[in-house]
Amino acid sequence: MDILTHLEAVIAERITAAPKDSYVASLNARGLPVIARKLGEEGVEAAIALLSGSDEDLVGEAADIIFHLLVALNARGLSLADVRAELERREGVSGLAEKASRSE
Ligand SMILES: N=c1c2ncn([C@@H]3O[C@H](COP(=O)(O)OP(=O)(O)OP(=O)(O)O)[C@@H](O)[C@H]3O)c2ncn1[C@@H]1O[C@H](COP(=O)(O)O)[C@@H](O)[C@H]1O
Repeated sequence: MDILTHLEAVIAERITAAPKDSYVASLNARGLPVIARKLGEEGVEAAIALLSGSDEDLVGEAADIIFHLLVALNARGLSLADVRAELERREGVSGLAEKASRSE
């Protein structure tokens, strides 16, 4: 099992823990607005690391984004499988061609 699939399963399991014992459970207890805020903050921190942080900083922020994204997907009843299916649907379609098709 790859680490993303494993982490997704851990997140699904930790949601049932007591918020005082689990960061995942505490995020869920605080609700979608807090999960959304954390996701946004991690995105901004990753952008800052990209521009002015070390490689280690950027990798750390990327991990934070992925973790919080998995928490967000779970909170909406979605999964990595849904994201994988969307990426597979897009495979081989140039971003430039896709953009041009939207402006026609
Ligand atoms: N991968 C992660 C992971 N990445 C980041 N984080 C936490 O995400 C938080 C984000 O950092 P911040 O500094 O922005 O947060 P903060 O200001 O301390 O917290 P807030 O009060 O603002 O939410 C930190 O507390 C990190 O420890 C994670 N917490 C948990 N996991 C995984 O989730 C599993 C379950 O964790 P628990 O639910 O805590 O048992 C763990 O075993 C890990 O595998």
